[in-house]
Amino acid sequence: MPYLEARDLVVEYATRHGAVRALDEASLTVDAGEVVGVVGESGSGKSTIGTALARLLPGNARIAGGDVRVDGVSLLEMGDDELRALRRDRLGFVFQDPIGTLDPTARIGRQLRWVLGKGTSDATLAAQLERVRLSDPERVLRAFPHQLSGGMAQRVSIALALAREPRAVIADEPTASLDASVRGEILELLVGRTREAGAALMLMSHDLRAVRRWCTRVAVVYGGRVVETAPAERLFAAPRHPYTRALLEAAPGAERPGERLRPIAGIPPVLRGEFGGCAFAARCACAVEACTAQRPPLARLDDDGAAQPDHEVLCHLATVATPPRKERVA
Ligand SMILES: Nc1ncnc2c1ncn2[C@@H]1O[C@H](COP(=O)(O)OP(=O)(O)OP(=O)(O)O)[C@@H](O)[C@H]1O
Repeated sequence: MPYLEARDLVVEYATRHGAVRALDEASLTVDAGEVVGVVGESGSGKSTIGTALARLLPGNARIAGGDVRVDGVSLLEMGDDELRALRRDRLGFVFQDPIGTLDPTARIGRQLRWVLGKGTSDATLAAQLERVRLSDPERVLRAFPHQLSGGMAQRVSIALALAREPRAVIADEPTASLDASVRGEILELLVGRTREAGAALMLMSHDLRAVRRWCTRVAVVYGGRVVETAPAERLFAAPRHPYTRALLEAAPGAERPGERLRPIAGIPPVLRGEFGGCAFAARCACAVEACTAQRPPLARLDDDGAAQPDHEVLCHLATVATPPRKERVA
């Protein structure tokens, strides 16, 4: 049984311009011990999946269908106390902006005591900071968040997220706001600490290189649906969804000498309600008639006859090894 699960999840945000359907039957699982990367362009629904998995959606959001489960139990049936206990004891969170996430009015030591209990000794608090490789833990315990660099504050956030030994950590772009020079070590620390703690990690990221390096499995999100999932090595070596292929071709580092990156032509959709076809059809160089008319079925792939039950693709052309490309859509 997966530890985290979104099943056919539909989430809509109420806005001044009507409803925005951020998730449109999205399904995703994270098993114990896995590091699952969630990738996709801005607005595809990555953050919404992460927040829905802890029922931390903002007030204008509503779950309009499907289910979210932690350790097999539906969060939709939980009362407020049970939900709070679940978030406190079994889930950890790391967000993009560490200084904004920390309480600006409280010293770090006090914030750690909110998580670990009032009676926690200074030595225990300092040990938590040593585990995230903060070199002068006593000084950091006395500091306010604004006195820390972004990298130090994110180390504190990681310490806070892991302090109660959660079973799963949800990290939404944990390095995006940090100086490029510290991104690598912060990600290494996050993955290392979650592994040491035996927790699962769900990592929402735009950084495909980092996802390739650290994740065991990858889920690709487009238009509020998870359109492809596979073990990381396989997804990068043999992507099957035309969107995944386009995303990999557009990623820095994918270009060959003398060649430019191939940006994905067109813009991602903003869904307003139920959508009958494949959300990528309008931008897809391989689209056929069925793509605009019917929702694609979920295909589990065969590779040279050998079943690949862990490689799933939501595409009408999933079983065509290399669908012919048409002219690129502008
Ligand atoms: N609080 C909100 N109110 C209204 N619409 C929202 C809200 N949060 C997200 N959305 C919309 O829902 C859709 C999915 O957004 P989401 O933030 O989940 O995507 P994302 O893939 O995480 O994007 P990014 O990579 O930019 O963080 C987008 O169309 C976005 O504009």
